Amino acid sequence: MSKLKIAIQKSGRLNEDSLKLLKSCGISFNNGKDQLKVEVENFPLEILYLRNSDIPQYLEDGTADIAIVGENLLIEKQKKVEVILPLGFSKCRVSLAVPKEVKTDDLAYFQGKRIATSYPVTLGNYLQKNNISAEIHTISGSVEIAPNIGLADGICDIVSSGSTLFKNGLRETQVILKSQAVLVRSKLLNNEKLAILERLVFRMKAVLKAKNSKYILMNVKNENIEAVSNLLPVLKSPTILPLAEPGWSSLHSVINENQFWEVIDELKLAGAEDILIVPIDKMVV
Ligand SMILES: Nc1ncnc2c1ncn2[C@@H]1O[C@H](COP(=O)(O)OP(=O)(O)OP(=O)(O)O)[C@@H](O)[C@H]1O
Ligand SMILES: O=P(O)(O)OC[C@H]1O[C@H](OP(=O)(O)OP(=O)(O)O)[C@H](O)[C@@H]1O
Ligand SMILES: [Mg+2]
Repeated sequence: MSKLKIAIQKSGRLNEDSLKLLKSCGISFNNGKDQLKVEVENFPLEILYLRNSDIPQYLEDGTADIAIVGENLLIEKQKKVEVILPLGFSKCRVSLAVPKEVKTDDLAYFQGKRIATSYPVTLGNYLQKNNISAEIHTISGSVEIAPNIGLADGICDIVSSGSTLFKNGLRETQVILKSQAVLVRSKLLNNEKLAILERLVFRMKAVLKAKNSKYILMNVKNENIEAVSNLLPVLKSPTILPLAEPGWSSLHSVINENQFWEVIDELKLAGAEDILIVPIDKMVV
């Protein structure tokens, strides 16, 4: 039986969360530090540990069948691969930044200037679309140092918390694109591999869905059940179980974590008491 080859980043920003996601999907493997290829014991999967920047090419060639990569890299490398699923981690943006002494936010500042970046294609397309002609200096790392050493007048780089920019006296002026980790596939998969992929995606969706959802339990007087239920976004309808104390029920439901903070005050006002919020491990709906 054939195995699906998944490429994940060997080390860096995507590595830990990619491994965590696979493990949450019930996929077990020995994570040997120096191994570049690992066989999974309980699922037809082989894990290849590669450089993030090489992964789009391996997918296009069919050397890897699927992969977890940063969405921004797919845009930069312009390879023929298909995005299957956004994974919700490694969220960042690719932005332009200037030394903080530069007071304007106008894109026209970059006209005729030198911009250092590791993402020349993304930057080039953006500048062209906005009719700016600038000199692009491609460097593979430590881009944020470029203005300080006189190599460039601004940079185009990944920003997340903004602390790298801040530490280097830079200021974000334009967001070119937003990115997160995505599951991608090669276009060359046979039916057998597609069937394995479908099983894996099913598991990933169950894990991702559960991550943002919480199980909520509360005690409610019977006459308040309807008012409380109306405030809860539910899968089908809430589960209602009688308490030992007459006239009271325990009401159970599933709620998105963000929604919970929005409705908590209203729930209490409507008569909900002893509210418990419990994490959900997997969710199949
Ligand atoms: N500070 C950050 N916060 C969140 N996500 C980030 C951050 N920096 C990078 N990323 C995302 O993680 C991906 C991998 O970044 P990382 O810096 O680990 O590797 P890399 O330098 O692109 O590559 P390689 O594995 O080839 O050395 C990026 O393509 C981007 O999508
Ligand atoms: O806005 P922040 O939260 O500071 O994140 C942005 C920084 O993170 C990335 O570098 P990383 O730390 O991955 O190091 P690298 O340059 O070695 O890839 C990116 O290249 C920025 O430098
Ligand atoms: Mg990096």
